[in-house]
Amino acid sequence: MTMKESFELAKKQYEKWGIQVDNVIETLKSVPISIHCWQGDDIGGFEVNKSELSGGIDVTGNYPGKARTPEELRNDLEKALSLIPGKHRVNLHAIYAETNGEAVERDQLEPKHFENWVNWAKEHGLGLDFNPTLFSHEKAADGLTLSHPDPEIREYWINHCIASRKIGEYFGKELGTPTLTNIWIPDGYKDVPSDRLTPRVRLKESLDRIFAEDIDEKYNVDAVESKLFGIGSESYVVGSHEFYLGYALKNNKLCLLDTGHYHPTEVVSNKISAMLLYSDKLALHVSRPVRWDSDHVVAFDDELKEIALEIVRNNALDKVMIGLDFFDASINRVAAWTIGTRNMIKALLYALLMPNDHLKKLQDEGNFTERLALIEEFKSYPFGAIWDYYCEQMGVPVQESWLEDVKKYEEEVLAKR
Ligand SMILES: C[C@H](O)[C@H](O)[C@@H](O)C(=O)CO
Ligand SMILES: [Mn+2]
Repeated sequence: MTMKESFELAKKQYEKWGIQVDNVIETLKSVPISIHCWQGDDIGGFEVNKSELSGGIDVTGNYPGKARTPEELRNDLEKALSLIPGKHRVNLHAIYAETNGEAVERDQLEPKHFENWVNWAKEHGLGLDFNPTLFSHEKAADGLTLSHPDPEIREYWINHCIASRKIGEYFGKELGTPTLTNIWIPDGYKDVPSDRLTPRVRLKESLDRIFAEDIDEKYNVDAVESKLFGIGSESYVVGSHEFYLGYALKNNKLCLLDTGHYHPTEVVSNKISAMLLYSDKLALHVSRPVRWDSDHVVAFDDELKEIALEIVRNNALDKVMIGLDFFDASINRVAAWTIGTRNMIKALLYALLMPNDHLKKLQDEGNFTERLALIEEFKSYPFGAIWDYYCEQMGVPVQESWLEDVKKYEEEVLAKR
């Protein structure tokens, strides 16, 4: 049977339930995923005076071929993008600035340091997102930045965040699609603090200063990312979920939920509907925590499907900005991007192919037997035939055949680094 025939058969099965597969495919095409550049070089960046990775995060593994220059990183991203269906975005950190060999302090970064990225994004029809980098720096050596007791250190990071928002604005203007500029800070304490409030007061004041700078939301949208713990901040994190939830609601900012930043049995899928009742938009860092915030490559697992289902069922495909955040150096990095991003898109397709209206009705009628039966039966509906057809239509390799491209790229490019 040809792929088209399998698709047509599968389509009939979904159409029995009123699911318009052609419309689903059109919808899927329109959803951009923000692909994080930092999977390609283990969050190294290209600063002239590069510091060791810090901030309580860690990348493990030493698979050969990591990108050493912006050109290599862009080439690797291009390779991954050629294996991923759809038009997407690339998410940068401030440490990916290109300063022509000149050491530029982070509070002095300017749009011109990202010109190459913008030209590249234009060439490939990509949107860009951005993040100030408040780690891997001597001024963050004690794990404190925007909540630091020393006002000079706070000032430095405040200015870095303001500079970053201006870079985001520049991206948005140049590329005709608003940039999401997300602030994540590592601040916290290893041991039980004697004062939880004061660092939070300082963080709030720093954020107020950062956002006082008027930047057009047409071009730059701000997000704040909370965390539960990190290496060295096991007992207390200043920017906790409650801290940023309150801050974002009061100040009209987006909350960014990283799926690795909650208690092990606490799930982001259960937060989406609640949070969307009170704010128009949300942002995600989809990751895969294995026992801790380990940032494993996103797998097509139950929680990923549930996140996608929540986005679809809440009619929120344009309200939830989906970004990825994982970094695995134990496998081919281009493959890591490809696997994780394809899985995110697959999960959205899976969610769009569920009889969501009917399931909702069953719940309201109290028909929980049928609700469970259908959810379970749909797990073995011929979803794969639709996914394969989608990949083919979008001009990217079908099933695992993309691995051949990655192997060839590894042989011809990565292994020679
Ligand atoms: C590099 C990222 O900004 C970082 O992973 C952050 O988003 C995070 O999730 C820290 O745990
Ligand atoms: Mn994150």
